Amino acid sequence: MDAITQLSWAGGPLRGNVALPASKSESNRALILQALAGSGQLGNLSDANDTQLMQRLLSQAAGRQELSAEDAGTVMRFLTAYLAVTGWRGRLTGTARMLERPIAVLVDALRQLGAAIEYEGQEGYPPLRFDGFTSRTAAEMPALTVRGDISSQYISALLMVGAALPAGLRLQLTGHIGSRPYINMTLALMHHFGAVIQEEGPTGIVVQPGGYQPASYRVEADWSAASYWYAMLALAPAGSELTLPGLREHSWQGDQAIAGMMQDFGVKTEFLPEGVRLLKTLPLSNRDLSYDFTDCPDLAQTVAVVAAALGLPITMKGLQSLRIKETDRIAALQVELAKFGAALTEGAPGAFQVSASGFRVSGQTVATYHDHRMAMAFAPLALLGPLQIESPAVVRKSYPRFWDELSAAGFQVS
Ligand SMILES: O=C(O)C1=C[C@@H](OP(=O)(O)O)[C@@H](O)[C@H](O)C1
Ligand SMILES: C=C(OP(=O)(O)O)C(=O)O
Repeated sequence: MDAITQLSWAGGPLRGNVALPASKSESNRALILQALAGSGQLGNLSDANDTQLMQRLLSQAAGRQELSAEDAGTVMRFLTAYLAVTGWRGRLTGTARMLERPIAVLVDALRQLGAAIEYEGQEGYPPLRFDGFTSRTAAEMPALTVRGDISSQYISALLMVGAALPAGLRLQLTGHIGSRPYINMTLALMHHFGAVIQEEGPTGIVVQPGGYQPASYRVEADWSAASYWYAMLALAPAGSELTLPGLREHSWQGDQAIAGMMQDFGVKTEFLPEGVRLLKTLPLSNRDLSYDFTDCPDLAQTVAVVAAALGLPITMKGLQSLRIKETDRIAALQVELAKFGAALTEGAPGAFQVSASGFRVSGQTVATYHDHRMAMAFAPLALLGPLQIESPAVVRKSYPRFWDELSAAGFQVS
């Protein structure tokens, strides 16, 4: 695909059936657990590059001394723990951006468990050099205190390998825990693969030793990917309606929170046996809308763009982790929203306001900063006017067929 995609909408209601990718978060956990269990039957694995990459690296690791996690946070963090406890020797690196995403909390914890890991470049950041594993506490359960306020991926990574350690693992989480639903998803999948876990209050987790049993699991469709279709319905004309197969009412994905948030923006969710139906209704008005993204950071860009486009002033909290994702997502949103006449500004510390006066879509070009979610969060604006998206291929990280699905839904994509 070209370096720029032109997007437009001919008018009329948006209707149809949309194919979503499978959840990359569930897929990448299931792949690690399957590798630790020795076998298993996984259905509906994601076609996202993050998942295809995880699958490839797990199968290649034994014979290689150099692996790249590219730009995939879950691959970098989950594989670091997996490679460490399986005694791998070699180098794990990633894209230029991955070398700016911190990993010290995880490396410190793995070192305490007996992993020999060194930083090759900047202290606290990939690339990492692995040199085997010598369990320090074979008889007594190791107990680690781990910060929960930087990335939940460190905690998920430790929990998953915890059950494979000779004496299990006890974690005490500190700080204001972010992305908690992702930790719960990890625990749910570990349980599904036979792990025995006890939660001790909101911050203590004990993983018993004993490893995993082979299990089959069918991955749910991806709620984060669904968020872009919610955004489209919020901006689409009256009479619009979409069906998204493969989403479950009882989901392990915290990004299901999009259903509640988008109700405020005029999108009603109906759960069907085969997925969800989204119906266009009227957005709320005259209300101080405030949303906390601590538990669902990947929804922040979607919601910021829709609120700005609808001219609904909102407050956004819990955005701290956005600074260390595929790009600094707060800075990226500020620059790109400004192109449309909207602003994202920090009022009180940690509370950002979205405001828009005279929001207009008129052929602007959106830069995407190597971030799939910048491309997908701004694409729904095509319902309001023509626009262009730079480096559209970024979507391959989580939703490779995104542009094809837009095209099938009636957008002009060229
Ligand atoms: O565990 C996971 O699958 C993820 C956890 C979240 O990251 P943080 O825990 O770093 O917020 C999320 O942003 C990411 O897309 C996927
Ligand atoms: C933050 C994301 O992914 P990761 O941290 O796994 O790279 C994302 O998909 O939005």
